Amino acid sequence: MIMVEHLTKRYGPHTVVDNISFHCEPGTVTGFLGPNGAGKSTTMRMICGLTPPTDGSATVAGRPYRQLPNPGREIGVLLDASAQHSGRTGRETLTLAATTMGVDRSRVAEVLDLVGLNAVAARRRVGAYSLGMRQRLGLALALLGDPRVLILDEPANGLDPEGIYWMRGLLRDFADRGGTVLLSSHLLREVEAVADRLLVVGGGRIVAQGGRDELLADTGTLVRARDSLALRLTLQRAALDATADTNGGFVVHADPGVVGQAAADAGVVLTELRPAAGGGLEQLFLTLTAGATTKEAVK
Ligand SMILES: Nc1ncnc2c1ncn2[C@@H]1O[C@H](COP(=O)(O)OP(=O)(O)OP(=O)(O)O)[C@@H](O)[C@H]1O
Repeated sequence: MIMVEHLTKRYGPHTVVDNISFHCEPGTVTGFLGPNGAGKSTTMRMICGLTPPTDGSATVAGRPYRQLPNPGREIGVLLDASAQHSGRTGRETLTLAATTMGVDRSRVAEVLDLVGLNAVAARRRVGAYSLGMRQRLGLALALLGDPRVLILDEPANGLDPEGIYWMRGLLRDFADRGGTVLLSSHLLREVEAVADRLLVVGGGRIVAQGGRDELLADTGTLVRARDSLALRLTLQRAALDATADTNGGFVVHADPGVVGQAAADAGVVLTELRPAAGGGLEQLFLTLTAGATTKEAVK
């Protein structure tokens, strides 16, 4: 279980994570999405005790990461696959970590097998690994202590399609056995395939969170008009909650019939009126995160 309450990070005058709260429950995979610079890595680093928060708190298994007696046994972390010592072999890297964590050495062979690094790969120095192999090793390290929680920042980076498919199965299986997964990724199709909950951030704030199916089903109505300003005023007058997209349109939290009626009553000519969910997660992502930077214009 991961609990994040009012987590905030400021660097000088810049608030890069702004009062974020969410929970990740056992048995679920939460996909953490947002454009570059939205604050995903900073949030994950704060959960893992690597960056001190300016405000708020994050706990894993009921405690802040730094207060966990043996963190690797509770939470597996993969934040940067390139962070490993390049002069050690894969097996040495894992054996050293097993010793530090007090994990039986037999677990090293188990996790190597689990992540698909064979005996030849395990004997090679990490410096000679491809990015995909580093990701597999990073995942092996995260799984080494048999934790109940995984926090993974872009774990699919560098994996080939077969590797991505394999990782999807591994994470799904981990969650189905009662584990908790928080994973950030730019690969929206992958997130859509594996995550049962979504957490979308933009500009350091949460712009949407909830069940994947519920979020994809309830994305409102996309509406455009020749006169975008007139449409904006119409939506405001009708007290319809709307978010601007990047092309002068709006996503409105109401049925198309309600939006169309409001426009007709005001004599506004529409050029597009449709449910916003048609484009799946990609459309939802673009709509929500574009809105994060422009929604002030609508309010
Ligand atoms: N140590 C730091 N000092 C100052 N600013 C920082 C620091 N670390 C991160 N930032 C800023 O915080 C913001 C959020 O960065 P973060 O890496 O958390 O975003 P992200 O959502 O993970 O992006 P990406 O998808 O590109 O990895 C960025 O504007 C970044 O420049």
